[in-house]
Amino acid sequence: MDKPTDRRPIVIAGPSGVGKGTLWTMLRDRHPNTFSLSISHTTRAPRTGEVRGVHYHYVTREEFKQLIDQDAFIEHAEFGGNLYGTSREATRPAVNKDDKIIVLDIDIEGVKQVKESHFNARYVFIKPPSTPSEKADEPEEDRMRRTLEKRLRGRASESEEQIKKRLDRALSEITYGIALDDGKYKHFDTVIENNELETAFKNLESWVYGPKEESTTAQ
Ligand SMILES: Nc1ncnc2c1ncn2[C@@H]1O[C@H](COP(=O)(O)OP(=O)(O)OP(=O)(O)O)[C@@H](O)[C@H]1O
Repeated sequence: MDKPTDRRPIVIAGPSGVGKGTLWTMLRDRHPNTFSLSISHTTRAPRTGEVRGVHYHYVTREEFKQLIDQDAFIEHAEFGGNLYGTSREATRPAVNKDDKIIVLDIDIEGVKQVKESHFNARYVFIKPPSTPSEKADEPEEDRMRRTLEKRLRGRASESEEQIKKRLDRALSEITYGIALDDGKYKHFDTVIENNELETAFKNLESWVYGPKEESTTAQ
C-alpha cells in the first residue's frame, strides 16, 4: 500500500486548531519514507531545538524580499510580524531525492495563492465538527468555533490574543473550504471532518491512496 498512485503534492488546509498537524503526523508516521512536509522559508528567528533546513529555511527580510522579486514563492504571507513562504524549489521532485510525496500545510490565503500559481496538486480541507450543544438553536458556526477554541486551549501553545485572532479567521476559512458548486466542492478535491481522530485519519488515508483524479476545483 505504500506508494499512492497519485504522486502530486498534497495541500492540506483548514482553520487553526482543526488538527491538520496531528493528521499529517499520523500519515507520516504510519507510512514511513512516503511523505515529506515542504520546508518553508521564514524571516523569524529559529526557536530552541529548531534546525536550519529541517524546520524552516531561515532568511533575513532582505533575502526574503529578493526571493519575492525573483518569483521564487508559490505562496507567501506576513504573520505576526514575520514573513513565511513556500518556494517553488521546496515542492520540486528534484529536491525531493527520495521520491516522497510533498505535503503542504498552509492557510487559506496560501491556498488561494498556490491555486493562482497553477500549482498542480491535490487539495484537502479539514473541517471541524460541530460539538453538540445544550442550546438546540445554537448556530452551526458557533459550535465549530467552540470546538476549535477547545482544541487551541488544550494545545496551550498560543496566547489568548493569538487564539482569538485565529478563531476570528476560522469562519471565513470554513466558508471557503466547504463552498459548493454544482454539488461538488468548489475549492478542494475533498473535505474531511475531524471529529473522531482515527476515523478522520482513515478518511484522509483512503483519499490519499485513492485513484488518481484530475483536479477540477476552481481558483
Ligand atoms: N479529532 C480530534 N479530537 C480532539 N482533539 C484533536 C483532534 N485532532 C486534533 N486534536 C487536538 O487539537 C489540537 C490542535 O491540533 P493541531 O495542532 O493538529 O491543529 P492545526 O490544524 O495543525 O493547527 P495550526 O494551523 O494552528 O497549526 C491539538 O492539541 C490536537 O491534539
